Amino acid sequence: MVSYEHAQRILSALVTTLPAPEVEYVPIHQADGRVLATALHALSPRPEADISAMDGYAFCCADIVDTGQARCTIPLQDYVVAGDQPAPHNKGTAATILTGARLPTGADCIIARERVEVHDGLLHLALSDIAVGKNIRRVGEEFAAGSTLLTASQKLDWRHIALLVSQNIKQVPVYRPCRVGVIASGAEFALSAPDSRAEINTPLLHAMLTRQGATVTSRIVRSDSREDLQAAISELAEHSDILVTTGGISVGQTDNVLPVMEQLGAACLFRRAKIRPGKPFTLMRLGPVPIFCLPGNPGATAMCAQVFVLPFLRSWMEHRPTLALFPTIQGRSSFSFSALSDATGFMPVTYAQSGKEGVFSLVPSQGASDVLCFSRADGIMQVPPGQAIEIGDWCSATLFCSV
Ligand SMILES: Nc1nc2c(c(=O)[nH]1)N[C@H]1C(S)=C(S)[C@@H](COP(=O)(O)OP(=O)(O)OC[C@H]3O[C@@H](n4cnc5c(N)ncnc54)[C@H](O)[C@@H]3O)O[C@H]1N2
Ligand code: MOO
Repeated sequence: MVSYEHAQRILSALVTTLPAPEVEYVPIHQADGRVLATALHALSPRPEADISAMDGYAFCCADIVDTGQARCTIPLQDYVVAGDQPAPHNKGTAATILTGARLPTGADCIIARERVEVHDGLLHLALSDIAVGKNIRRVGEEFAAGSTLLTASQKLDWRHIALLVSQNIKQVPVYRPCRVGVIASGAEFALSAPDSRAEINTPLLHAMLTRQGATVTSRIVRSDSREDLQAAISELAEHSDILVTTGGISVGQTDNVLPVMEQLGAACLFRRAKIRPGKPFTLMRLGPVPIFCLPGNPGATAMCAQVFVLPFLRSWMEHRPTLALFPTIQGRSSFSFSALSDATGFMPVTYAQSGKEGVFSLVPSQGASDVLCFSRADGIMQVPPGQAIEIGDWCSATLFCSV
């Protein structure tokens, strides 16, 4: 039986032994949620030229003759819109220019339309409004050609897609998704069972793991037959990078996962963890395939998947050298709680802002077989063995939205 930290170390070491995910190219509009396999650099500066930031009039400050008057006039000549390749600035004149248009070479100031008057083809403006560089987005001021846009292992979303599209990048190199095989076992899921039950864990894991970017194949072994379980494990292990089983890992007469794994020649990396819920969680390896043997109670399945499977999956999918834990958030506890002396406690909690501080609260019904609690929770609070939390204490939790 291993501590939570020891289990993490074993998983961290295990992830380094796995082959790197293969690289494939996908069109940019299919890149949301995929993990970038190489760094990408800017092909051109942004803005790509000096660009107008306003609808207005472009001219060259040096063309304006100071007559000692507060206002001056310039004849209007050209007209430039975004998408034009304008002719060079015509000395002594101003060009009407729209936002986003390329600045004519030689012009160095743009004055906003609402700050001037135009009569009979002449622009009337205040001398005090004139300044070199005004209302111009200079070439490369956002980033220069060759700048690093994104680094490898970045999980892509709309923010990164916008950046890449701005560079006309149409295809991106990404890691292939992790293939996860999920097997739930139990006689109670057969419709023909005298006391048939809903099978919760495969839909739960399917939703959780696909959201993380994996492709999931599920099997439900609707009996406690060792042969059926062995067939399902052998079949999925062939086509999966990671296997997750649920149920049948405790010490009941029909808890077949461990004997079947041993029969198949799987190595046991640890048997049971000092955590609540989820104590029976066992880690195995069949050839190159890590197998997470999760307890069947749906609450324990969900907790172990959040705490162990997701960080492991993330490490593999983002090709990181250690277990990639999710960020935690600090807040005050609105309840008291004592973890067992020999087990790390994990609790679903809500998180709400109260003034300048975040506050964690308990959700109803915290049992290992319970699922209501997760539907009410915002994240998972972790409490080290033997630690007592009092009302008002600072605590930390991982929010589901950051996972
Ligand atoms: N004598 C002992 N009994 C138990 C121990 C122990 O240490 N000694 N550990 C308990 C703990 S902790 C847990 S957690 C459970 C886990 O047992 P299993 O992994 O063997 O799970 P099962 O017995 O197959 O099922 C337990 C429970 O969960 C329900 N279940 C299972 N799979 C699903 C599913 N896919 N969808 C919905 N519900 C599921 C199942 O119907 C049972 O009610 O063992 C304790 N016992
Ligand atoms: O550890 Mo079990 O998951 O508490 O009921």
